[in-house]
Amino acid sequence: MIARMDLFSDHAAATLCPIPIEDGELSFIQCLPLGLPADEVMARLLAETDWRAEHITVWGKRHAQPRLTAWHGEKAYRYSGMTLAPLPFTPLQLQLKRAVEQASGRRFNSVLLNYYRDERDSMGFHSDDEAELGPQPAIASLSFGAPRNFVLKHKRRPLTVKLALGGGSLLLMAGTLQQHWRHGINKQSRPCGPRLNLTFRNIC
Ligand SMILES: O=C(O)CCC(=O)C(=O)O
Ligand SMILES: [Fe+2]
Repeated sequence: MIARMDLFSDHAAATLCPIPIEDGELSFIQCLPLGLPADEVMARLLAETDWRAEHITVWGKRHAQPRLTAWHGEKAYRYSGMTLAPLPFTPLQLQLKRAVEQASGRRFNSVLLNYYRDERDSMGFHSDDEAELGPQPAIASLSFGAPRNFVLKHKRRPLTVKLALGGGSLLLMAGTLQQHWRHGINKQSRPCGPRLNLTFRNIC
């Protein structure tokens, strides 16, 4: 009986709740069941990942990205003038991918890992709208560690949405969201610890 109740509550916890937003789809789970504690996942991802300081070219100038990254999965990924060759999924990434696929009902073949070392690391505003993601991509964003504000800005209207993404949370972006909105993570003045974010994607 207890086992059945546990199963039921796990299922309830794994239901994505829609976040009302114009011109796109967003849904969220505060704490995605992963089969192991989120802080253990974070420690293993930090230790097991070959973190890279990638450079990007903006208006012809090379800049180091203000965070560390890694790209795993089945396909190469091209963005901001660079091509990321994939490393194979690790067993832990496959376990996380299964949990994310079960909760979202979507399939993914790639993951971009971002490591924000402290409050000075950030991600500039962008849309994940590369052609190889398809016309209305589903992108599943799994966070670990220090909560950071994920900010969405509408491309044509004065609309801003701010979500605090805490450790263990899953945010699904879908529908026309990438067409109409940009998103990013600002640097912040308040000191904070490290954060990891994994965006699961399907590269066509
Ligand atoms: O760190 C985040 O929450 C955002 C990551 C993101 O937007 C991306 O990987 O494209
Ligand atoms: Fe993104």
